[in-house]
Amino acid sequence: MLKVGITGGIGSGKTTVCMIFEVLGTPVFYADDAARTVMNTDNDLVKKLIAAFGNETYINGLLNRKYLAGIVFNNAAKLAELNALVHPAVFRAFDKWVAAQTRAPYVLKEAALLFESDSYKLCDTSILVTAPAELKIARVMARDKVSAAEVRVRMDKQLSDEQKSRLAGHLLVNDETQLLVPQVLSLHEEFIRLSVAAL
Ligand SMILES: CC(C)(COP(=O)(O)OP(=O)(O)OC[C@H]1O[C@@H](n2cnc3c(N)ncnc32)[C@H](O)[C@@H]1O)[C@@H](O)C(=O)NCCC(=O)NCCS
Ligand SMILES: Nc1ncnc2c1ncn2[C@@H]1O[C@H](COP(=O)(O)OP(=O)(O)OP(=O)(O)O)[C@@H](O)[C@H]1O
Repeated sequence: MLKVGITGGIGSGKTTVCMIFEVLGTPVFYADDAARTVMNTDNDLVKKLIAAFGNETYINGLLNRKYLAGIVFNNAAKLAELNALVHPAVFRAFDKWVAAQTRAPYVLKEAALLFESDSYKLCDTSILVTAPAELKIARVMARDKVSAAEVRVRMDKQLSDEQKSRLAGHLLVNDETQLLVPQVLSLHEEFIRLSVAAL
């Protein structure tokens, strides 16, 4: 089973691109969603998060996202501590998910931190979705109703497109000057070719 990582900075359009791959029948694992799930259901992880960040981390048994974001996106050490707790649980969830994907020629792992968390090393190749920083900021401001400063705080916690492009196997330009579908179709064909060659 060919495993393809897909990443890009906040607002680059990873989720949008993955929706096109899903129309083509490709199973997609969304790491952000998996992180949300394990942080609300993995009891061992819940205990560790409360021990690390305090009882306010959960309200009525649900993750207090705003509270946790306020801590970790303003403190590198706290962000590293959160990642060290959450990422292994997301890796385990991905392994379990992949084992259940028996029919697809390849699968996608959508992860904002594919390179930062080193999980690209567990994939056969990767796609980096790129867009100019200002466009990414404008997109997230419109989508999440947040300020440019709030987007930049998160953007600054991620590797730059330039750093990621050195590690990525494929680039997908999502700057609204190039159509997405032709780029996705070309990658889709490439991954099917790679998976058939591996038979
Ligand atoms: C801190 C949390 C609770 C804030 O939740 P919130 O709903 O405000 O943001 P959300 O999860 O939707 O993230 C929005 C964007 O922030 C960025 N982001 C999220 N986590 C991180 C991180 N650990 N480091 C850098 N950027 C991050 C991503 O671009 C993400 O798409 C949440 O981001 C979280 O649990 N992060 C740790 C888990 C993680 O690393 N998730 C990414 C898996 S690849
Ligand atoms: N090519 C495009 N044209 C117009 N809008 C776009 C395009 N690509 C993405 N968007 C919009 O920009 C916003 C961010 O896109 P998306 O959510 O796919 O990015 P993301 O990389 O998954 O972001 P995050 O890291 O925050 O999850 C969304 O509202 C999406 O609809």
